[in-house]
Amino acid sequence: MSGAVNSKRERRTKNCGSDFKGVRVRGNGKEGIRKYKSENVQRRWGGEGVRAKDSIFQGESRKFDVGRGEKSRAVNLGRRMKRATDTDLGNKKSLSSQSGLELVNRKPFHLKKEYGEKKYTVYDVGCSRRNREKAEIVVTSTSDGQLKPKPRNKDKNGELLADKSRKRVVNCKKVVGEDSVGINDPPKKRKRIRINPYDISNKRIDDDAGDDDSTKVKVVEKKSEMSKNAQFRAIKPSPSILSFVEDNLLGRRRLIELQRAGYNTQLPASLDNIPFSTSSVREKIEENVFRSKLEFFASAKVSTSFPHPQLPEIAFAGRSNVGKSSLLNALTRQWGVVWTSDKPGFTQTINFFKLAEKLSLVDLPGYGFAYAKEEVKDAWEELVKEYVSTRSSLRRVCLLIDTKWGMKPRDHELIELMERSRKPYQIVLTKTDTISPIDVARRAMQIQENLKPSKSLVEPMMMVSSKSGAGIRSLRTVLASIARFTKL
Ligand SMILES: Nc1nc2c(ncn2[C@@H]2O[C@H](COP(=O)(O)OP(=O)(O)OP(=O)(O)O)[C@@H](O)[C@H]2O)c(=O)[nH]1
Ligand SMILES: [Mg+2]
Repeated sequence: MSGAVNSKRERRTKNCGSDFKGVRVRGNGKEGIRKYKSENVQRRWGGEGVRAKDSIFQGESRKFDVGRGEKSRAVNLGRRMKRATDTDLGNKKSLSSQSGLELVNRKPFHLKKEYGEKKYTVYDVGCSRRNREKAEIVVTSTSDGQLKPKPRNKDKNGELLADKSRKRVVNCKKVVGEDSVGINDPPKKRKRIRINPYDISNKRIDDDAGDDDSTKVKVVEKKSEMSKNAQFRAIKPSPSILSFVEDNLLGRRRLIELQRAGYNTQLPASLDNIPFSTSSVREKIEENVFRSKLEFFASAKVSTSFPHPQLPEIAFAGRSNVGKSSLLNALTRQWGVVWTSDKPGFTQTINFFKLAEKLSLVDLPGYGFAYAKEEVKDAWEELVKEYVSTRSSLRRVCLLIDTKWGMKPRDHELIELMERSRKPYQIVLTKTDTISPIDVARRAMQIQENLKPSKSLVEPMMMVSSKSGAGIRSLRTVLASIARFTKL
């Protein structure tokens, strides 16, 4: 048995000869590997861990020569290194979990194309940062004769077809009419296609490429039913929605774009900073109400614990995790007053907050998917329905819809309830920063088309992002009017 292993090792050492000199740095061929394994790796796996004294990495630098750069050889090299030195260049995760070593400065393993030296620094993660052991593994390609010319195409008589410049020979199998590519023609340049992020035409990229009927294979089958995604992509937003999205910098934006527009991207909800001084009456009202301190004053799990209606109330309803609590923080610029979480179902009671005895903001529990038992979720939903339909001081319900996902059946249920109980509600699209501007416009268009105009629906539809601050000012201005003009 042991003989077999030895012969295997012998064979491995022999094979490694030209392209794997790492082992030979430590010892002489076969003995090197054996000594190496028994000294370090086996002891390490014996449970002692890597220590300065017996570590396999004692600050030394090892060189590994890779043959003509075939990828498979590079992968094999990584595997062998894992076996021999307990590192795995191919997989960072397994490297740290199995060997307790961390691979730093890992670069893509493109040995096929690049013939040069690549350095990998490997740290022992078992000890403190200062005492970390470090070893450098240098992977180099062979320096001599690695770029041998590839065997070129030959014709039936064995004569070379390629020209002397050693340019790539185009192997032309298809001969289509007169436009066929000649054997000696230079290779065709691939056409670069630019994708326009504002393109709303829902066209395939290759739709207009090559109108020549002889070469083009026509797609005969047409799907009768479009997928939901395709339907969404087919929506053409109206110019007014598009310009609203652009003016308010809604949608996912690059930082440079925001900086150019004069916003300080270092601040939270940067688009809610006012780069220019504003002085309209509306904005002054908004400043006064929403600059007041946001104070929590009541919480209700059952309808009997609702506080006495004193102030005009604005409630924030919607599916779990849609961003209701975050919107309260963003509107008042008081981060952390209302608790938020990325776990759906975080807010489990109706929470009442007041703003300077002028306005009450109500954070409702969400409906739909949440990390809670079905009966608990049903109880929240009943509570929300009861609050919405019976609360006398409720002046507006902001129905929050995640822009990415759109409206769901539960949202329609709540709308029906609000229609029945004649409670004014306004649609607010949230998390607009998560999708592209054109998709924000599409979603707004889709919802606008689906909603029937009614007395209870308050226009316009708002679009916000608590994260970027886009649209928050407009919403604040709209909601501030409730505080100003409502009397109980
Ligand atoms: N990208 C982005 N994330 C947001 C935005 N608003 C909220 N979030 C995130 O969405 C997650 C849920 O936010 P919450 O405000 O707790 O949502 P909620 O609707 O109150 O959720 P429940 O209390 O579970 O009903 C959090 O991780 C927030 O950070 C937004 O405008 N943009
Ligand atoms: Mg919440």
